[in-house]
Amino acid sequence: MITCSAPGKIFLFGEHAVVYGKTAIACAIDIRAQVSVEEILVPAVQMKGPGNNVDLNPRKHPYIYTVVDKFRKLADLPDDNTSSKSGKGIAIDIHSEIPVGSGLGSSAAVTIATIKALDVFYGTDLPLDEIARMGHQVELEVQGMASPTDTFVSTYGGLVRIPDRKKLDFFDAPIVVGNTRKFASTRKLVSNVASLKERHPQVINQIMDAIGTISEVGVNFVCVNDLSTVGELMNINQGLLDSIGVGSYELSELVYASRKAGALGSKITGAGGGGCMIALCEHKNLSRVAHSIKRAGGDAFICRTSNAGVRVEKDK
Ligand SMILES: Nc1ncnc2c1ncn2[C@@H]1O[C@H](COP(=O)(O)OP(=O)(O)O)[C@@H](O)[C@H]1O
Ligand SMILES: C[C@@](O)(CCOP(=O)(O)O)CC(=O)O
Ligand SMILES: [Mg+2]
Repeated sequence: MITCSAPGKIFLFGEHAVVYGKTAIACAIDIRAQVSVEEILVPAVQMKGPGNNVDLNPRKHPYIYTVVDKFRKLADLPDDNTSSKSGKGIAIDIHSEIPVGSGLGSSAAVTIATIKALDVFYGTDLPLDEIARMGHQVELEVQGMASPTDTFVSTYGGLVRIPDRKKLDFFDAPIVVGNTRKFASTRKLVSNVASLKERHPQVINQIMDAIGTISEVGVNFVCVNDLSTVGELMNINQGLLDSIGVGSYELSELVYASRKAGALGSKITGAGGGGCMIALCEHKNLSRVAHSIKRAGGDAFICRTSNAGVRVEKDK
């Protein structure tokens, strides 16, 4: 069995605007998705999840099945359910710590971990930039629109600037994640923003430019660890995310509760509409901020930024 894992991520600045080529700064975090692949005798691709209840419905696993299709083509296999030349199949087992549909990049982490696991399984030996490129292609095909951010961060780990795909010096920041527990699909939110932009191009284009500028200015303060200025810019970014319709009542409650408890800055991470917000804190404030988020009705956990990208956990 081959097992690979890949990390989730947070956006310090720039989600949504990055879909239109503006600058964004994102960082991997220490929660991961783990994907195992093994050969089975039945000529099929089987999904196993926690509890091993086999689920064969491809529509429930669009990211995984899109990856499997790409490897079928790479390994020159027939266009049926077989996944090896000997006519055998594969079982894919996913265990993820990343809340789904929450802005922490669960889709990218699962996609990248699956690509790496199948890369080892088929012996294709893809370089990291090819893994990231394939992952982005998968998100594009499943979501319709997608920036390379999540898949790039999940591949390489650490702090990353998009669109130039530059890995920056590691940012070790104390962060509390607040989860509204409301599933929000990235595909839907990105498409809502695209419609708003079509209806009001002059207004929304300027907001996208301003979000990109926040990332460009913000990166200088991230690099010198000036957390209070980073926090101030996160708050401005949050206002602009609200203005493009990706906020929600629950997200705002968690954002304001965290600021009241002393967070240096707080904002939505990822697509919004539900899912998670992040609060940048001083170490001494971490648990106070986490409690305030819980009192405001959210789940909260303290997360560490992480330099670890995709990796093989087990290959035997
Ligand atoms: N553990 C998992 N097992 C199978 N699919 C998953 C898993 N985690 C995420 N996904 C896929 O990713 C989708 C959510 O991705 P998305 O809407 O981009 O939100 P996010 O990436 O912010 O969590 C799910 O609907 C599912 O297709
Ligand atoms: C909204 C967006 O900028 C980030 C989406 O992140 P997530 O899937 O919500 O974790 C879309 C993208 O960059 O592809
Ligand atoms: Mg996603």
